[in-house]
Amino acid sequence: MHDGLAASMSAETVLKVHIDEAGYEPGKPRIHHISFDVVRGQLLGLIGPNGAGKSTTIKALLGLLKNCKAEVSIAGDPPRYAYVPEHPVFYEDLTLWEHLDLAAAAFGMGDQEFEEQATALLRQFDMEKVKHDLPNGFSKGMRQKMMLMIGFLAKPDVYIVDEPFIGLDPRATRDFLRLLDDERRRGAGVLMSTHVLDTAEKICDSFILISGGQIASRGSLEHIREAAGLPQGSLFDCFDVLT
Ligand SMILES: Nc1ncnc2c1ncn2[C@@H]1O[C@H](COP(=O)(O)OP(=O)(O)OP(=O)(O)O)[C@@H](O)[C@H]1O
Repeated sequence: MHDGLAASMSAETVLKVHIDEAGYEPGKPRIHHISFDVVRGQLLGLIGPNGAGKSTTIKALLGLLKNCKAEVSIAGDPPRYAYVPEHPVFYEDLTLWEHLDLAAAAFGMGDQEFEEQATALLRQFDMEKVKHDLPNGFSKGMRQKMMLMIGFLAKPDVYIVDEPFIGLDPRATRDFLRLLDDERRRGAGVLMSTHVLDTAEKICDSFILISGGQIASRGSLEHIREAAGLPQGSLFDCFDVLT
């Protein structure tokens, strides 16, 4: 993480990103000039076709790419964010409960706070029965739920969520969106990359539309509709026109 932008952050801004360029090999940038802010309570949708540069944007802002010219600021002292990856990452030898415990230790949570929060999350995600099981035996959706629980445990100022919906059943999607709403009301900001445009249209308050590694359009649904020349268009229709 870089903090060169910190001085220009308002109290309401929880994430400030300015990427000049980023890629996987020297001299071959895959994304260019991608800048945006996320403010408290906001859910910013990062959308775009396959290969547009959404995951690269997320990797760049997380500081995971070597070939990257970017400045990123995250609110908080120390800055605290939760990153929920698109593909679940886990330790084969640790149970679900042990994963949560490990994350809590990394966040510096006390034992009682951890027990309370972890127990509530297991209930909310309907995962109490498998809390002492190894994730190897979990379904895709259960693994995704484990990643989301680890993210929610931190109660950070910023959530960075890469395609959360694939694999979640309708009830898990509803439970996830409810928790996300609670967190936004608490003052957290969310950057969420997704292909599930009908859901994104309902829940995001603004959008960054990436195409060919650059921002093709940005703003509220009204702005995106205006840019696409489709005053009543769905996000899907606008996406089609603008990409
Ligand atoms: N590990 C990698 N090494 C080299 N090039 C990569 C790598 N990952 C992605 N790319 C390239 O970077 C560009 C942007 O890919 P990226 O994964 O950011 O797209 P995306 O918008 O997240 O796509 P999707 O919706 O398919 O997940 C593509 O041209 C892709 O081929």
